[in-house]
Amino acid sequence: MDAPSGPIGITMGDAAGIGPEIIAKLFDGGLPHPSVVYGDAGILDAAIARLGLAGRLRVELVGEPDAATGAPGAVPVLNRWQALPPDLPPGRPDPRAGRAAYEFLCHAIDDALAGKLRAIVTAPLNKKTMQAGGADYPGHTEILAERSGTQHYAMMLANQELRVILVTIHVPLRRVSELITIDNELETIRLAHRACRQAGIASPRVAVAGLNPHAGEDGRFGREDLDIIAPAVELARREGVDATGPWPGDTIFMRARRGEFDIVVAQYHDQGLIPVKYLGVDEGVNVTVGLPFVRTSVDHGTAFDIAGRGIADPGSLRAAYDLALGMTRGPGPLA
Ligand SMILES: NC(=O)c1ccc[n+]([C@@H]2O[C@H](COP(=O)([O-])OP(=O)(O)OC[C@H]3O[C@@H](n4cnc5c(N)ncnc54)[C@H](O)[C@@H]3O)[C@@H](O)[C@H]2O)c1
Ligand SMILES: N[C@H](C(=O)O)[C@H](O)COP(=O)(O)O
Repeated sequence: MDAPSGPIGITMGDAAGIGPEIIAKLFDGGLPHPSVVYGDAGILDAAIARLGLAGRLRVELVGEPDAATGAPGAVPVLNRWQALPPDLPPGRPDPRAGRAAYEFLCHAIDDALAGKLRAIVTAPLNKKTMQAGGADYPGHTEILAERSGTQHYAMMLANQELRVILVTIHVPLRRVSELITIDNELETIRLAHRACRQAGIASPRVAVAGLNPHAGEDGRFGREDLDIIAPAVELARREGVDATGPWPGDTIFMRARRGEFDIVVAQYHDQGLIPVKYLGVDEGVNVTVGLPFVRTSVDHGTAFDIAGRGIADPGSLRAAYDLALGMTRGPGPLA
């Protein structure tokens, strides 16, 4: 498959969060590829002014992604949703911003599916304000999967030291056990293998974390590790995937960080994301594996506590942007 063409689509996320600020800083840092913001022009303009970047950056409204040419200083903005009040206060939850974040994402997905975008890079949305705005989804990942008709997908977080993929994502902890099935395990192991191959690793070493303390200690602390995870690992091995586990969850990330494994399959959100975020949210990237296009994201949230203060670190957004470019450089993102 040919590498996808078009600009990189960057979604603004929640306009009251740090999204507008880190996007302005991203453009100010200079981008190596034409890029277009799916977001609100007035909000972005206000963020640029607050940062004192108005002399260097100018917002330009575009009707289609291919109008983004990559001209220096230009920040192309595409918005098919209603304009937000330009004086929307940063840091204050607002359902209008939550709804807009959902709409920006949907428009970017539609354009990516139509082959108009090289990849999507998302700034953070706030799940509570998005839901208050009437879009009842747990997060980007589920919207991306549903709107693109993707059945098998997973959330992967990666930084320079660790790559982690989740079997269960945005669900209450009490539901995790019932979602740990052989099918879900096996599919996530396959996606882990595929993501590593896509990252250029010829023979990925996939470590699977256990669910229970010490991977169940031979069934003494729970049976999921023995009855579900181990058989799924065995099935994956029969398919030729170098999968091992279940390994005790408290030490497997340390081992992967030392280089023993290329990716860790984590059983639930915080098991997998704490080790990555503990290393710092400045370089972590969230990737949705399994979509028909590349989507990367920051690994942090809307940070309402610092929105509008000019101190938000754009590092994760830049890392997400660079990874999206890298993932779409070769012969198609989905091999
Ligand atoms: N990619 C996404 O869309 C995404 C990712 C994570 C969380 N969220 C959502 O964001 C909302 C807020 O989440 P939270 O409060 O748990 O986490 P958060 O990441 O927004 O904030 C946690 C802490 O990290 C700081 N922080 C975050 N990003 C920063 C940056 N770029 N520079 C400097 N400091 C930064 C914040 O100020 C805060 O102290 C929730 O609705 C959550 O679901 C969205
Ligand atoms: N679980 C992600 C994290 O904590 O970084 C975050 O909620 C973003 O998820 P989406 O990409 O699905 O919005």
